[in-house]
Amino acid sequence: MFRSLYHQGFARVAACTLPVALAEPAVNAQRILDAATACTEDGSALCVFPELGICGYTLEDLLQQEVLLTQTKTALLSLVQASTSLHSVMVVGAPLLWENALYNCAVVIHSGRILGIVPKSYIPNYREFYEARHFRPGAGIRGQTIDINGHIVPFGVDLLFEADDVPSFCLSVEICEDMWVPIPPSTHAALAGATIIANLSASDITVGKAETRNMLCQSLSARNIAAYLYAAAGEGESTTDLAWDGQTAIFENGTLLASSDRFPSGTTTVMADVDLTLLRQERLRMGSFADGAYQADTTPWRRISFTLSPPSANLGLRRPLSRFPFVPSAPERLAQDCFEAFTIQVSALKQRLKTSGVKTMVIGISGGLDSTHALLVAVRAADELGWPRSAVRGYTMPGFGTTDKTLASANALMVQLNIMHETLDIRPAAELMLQTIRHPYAEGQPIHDITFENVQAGLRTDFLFRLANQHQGLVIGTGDLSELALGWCTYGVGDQMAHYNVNAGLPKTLIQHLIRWCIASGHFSASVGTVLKDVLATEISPELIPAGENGPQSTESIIGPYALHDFALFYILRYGFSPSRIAFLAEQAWQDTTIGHWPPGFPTSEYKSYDLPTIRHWLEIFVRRFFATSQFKRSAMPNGPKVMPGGSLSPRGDWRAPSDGNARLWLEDLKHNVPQV
Ligand SMILES: Nc1ncnc2c1ncn2[C@@H]1O[C@H](COP(=O)(O)OP(=O)(O)OC[C@H]2O[C@@H]([n+]3cccc(C(=O)O)c3)[C@H](O)[C@@H]2O)[C@@H](O)[C@H]1O
Ligand SMILES: Nc1ncnc2c1ncn2[C@@H]1O[C@H](COP(=O)(O)OP(=O)(O)OP(=O)(O)O)[C@@H](O)[C@H]1O
Ligand SMILES: NC(=O)CC[C@H](N)C(=O)O
Repeated sequence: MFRSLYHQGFARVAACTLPVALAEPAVNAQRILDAATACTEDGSALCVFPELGICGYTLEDLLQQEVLLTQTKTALLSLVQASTSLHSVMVVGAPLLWENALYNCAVVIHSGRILGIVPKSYIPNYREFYEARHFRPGAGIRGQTIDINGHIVPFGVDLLFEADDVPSFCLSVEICEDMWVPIPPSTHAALAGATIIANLSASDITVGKAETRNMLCQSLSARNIAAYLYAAAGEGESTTDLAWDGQTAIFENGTLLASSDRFPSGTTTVMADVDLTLLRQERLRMGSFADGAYQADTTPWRRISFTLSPPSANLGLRRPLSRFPFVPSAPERLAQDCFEAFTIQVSALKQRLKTSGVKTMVIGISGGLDSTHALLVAVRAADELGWPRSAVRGYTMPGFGTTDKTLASANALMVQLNIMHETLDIRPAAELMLQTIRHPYAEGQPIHDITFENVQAGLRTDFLFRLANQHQGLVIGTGDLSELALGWCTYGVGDQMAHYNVNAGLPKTLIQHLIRWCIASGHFSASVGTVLKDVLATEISPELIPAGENGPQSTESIIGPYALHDFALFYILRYGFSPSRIAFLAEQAWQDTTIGHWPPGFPTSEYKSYDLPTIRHWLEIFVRRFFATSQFKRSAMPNGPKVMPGGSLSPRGDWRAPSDGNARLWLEDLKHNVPQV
């Protein structure tokens, strides 16, 4: 069950376009059945077909021919009968008579039963469209039924189709023009609970129109916090005066999950696993979504319940899934994100520098990633404010674990950036403190415990704050979002504290890309770029204890890979996913180095895969640290800007949680819901 996408709160859905045989309902019904069967075999719970797909959209006055309407119903019923063996819901377009008029309808079929029929609300009758000649608008039809050869079926625009065995699977349907109006029916349906919206379309293609359709689908999926499936008619529709491109796409909450080539020949299906848990979480977070529901149309909805019985096998996961949720892998997107992140940091710092009346910035430079990046931000802020570079005061403070390599990088960086720089050896002060508190290290014992580490981190901070007093400056913090998530910093008198922390909103996995972007940005000289490349090549280490036989203290060998921690952080912070679900996603994303994309510039030597036991192990550590032991460090964190949409950990900027919480529920979830092997 763990590896079943349905068990994990996803639903596989499909949008199909296929060649239509004009005015041949039996042929079309068979083609639709074949496509739906293939989708079912692929594990799909829903297949959406084009508008009027059972007979063709471009029939004009043939739509009013008795024989066509009769044969349409017959074909529809044969499809219903044949659907008995399919677990997938089919949504099929058909012209149907109700009372005294014809309606352009979507027929929702499941396992031998028509669940309901939704008429098109808005009938286009402008430019190339003449639908009002044949159809009446369905808008306002609620609470009605329709007789389909003796079967009495719910009929109206007030229908929601809910699977009683797949949480949050709630389908609503609209038809083509319905999405082009200011307030589409799907908006009301989403406010009433629909999470999946199907659009059956027949939209002639003209130059540039495909982008407009994408924009409409994407924005509807974002506004409605829903999945939006679009299936348009293509091959076989009459080209008397128009052409057809068979566009199909699936969007979820503003993101494109899948789309097909346009102008296809033959049956074309796009399939994606929509994340129902994500949609539910996103709606509950954005309270304004629910507020919209209170103000919406109060007319009651009819909720048609059915049992989907989806497959429970391991069907993989078909949706874009990044190894690094904070780092896009498309080069242009990554460059844009880096530009924005850096600009946010610089502009936030400039504002604080302008209003606090200080004259300098004071920063501890270790030769590691975080302080290097914070220094680049500080230098850029100084440049933009017209301050001399000497207003940036960098101090490198070697301690017991500092290596020659990082010390050299720190000095080279400060020299090349032409800032005021100095080396302050903290060892005498650290030894004095260890001696004063009677730490065994002072008596010659090789005890490198937390006290030993924090004495150094604390003294560095102490020096920086006093230097800031002395030079009318602000201490620029360097600790990143991932360290805050893990509580991987020394509290109070330590690197947890600063006057202003420019890095607090930056996940560790993004920082290397930001530094690469800075090298390429033209803001800094080529010689600075050379040092930055050295910094990028250095393993992440706090360097608080002396290097052993195997080299300097390695952060990731102690607390785990930041790649996995940032993966967990993103999904916990942004969507509140359970640890077991995060383990499922992490396995999908990280099980094989050859699957999916790696961000540009990420060294191939660092390509890694993680199996489930490894993921589980580090996730347990993350969960324990995040929920139980580190919130008190975040509750008292200094000011600094939120940078990522994924979230910030400032108790004022975003995440609020008790400092005396515990991790029990999350650990239990991991224990019970993730297999041991
Ligand atoms: N809920 C709570 N509310 C208030 N106070 C609480 C608390 N829980 C513990 N405490 C207190 O806080 C203490 C623990 O916090 P703290 O003093 O910070 O110490 P601690 O978190 O134990 O140690 C800091 C860790 O961060 C690592 N570090 C430090 C500096 C830089 C880097 C880096 O690579 O970036 C890493 C370092 O290697 C060490 O493992 C406890 O001993 C206790 O006194
Ligand atoms: N040798 C040092 N000299 C000056 N400042 C230091 C030194 N070591 C640590 N610091 C300060 O303490 C902060 C935390 O140290 P830490 O080693 O975690 O960070 P880092 O080296 O900048 O980056 P990373 O966490 O990626 O190694 C640094 O960012 C820096 O401001
Ligand atoms: N069939 C329709 O409702 C088509 C109308 C819609 N405005 C389009 O051009 O796609």
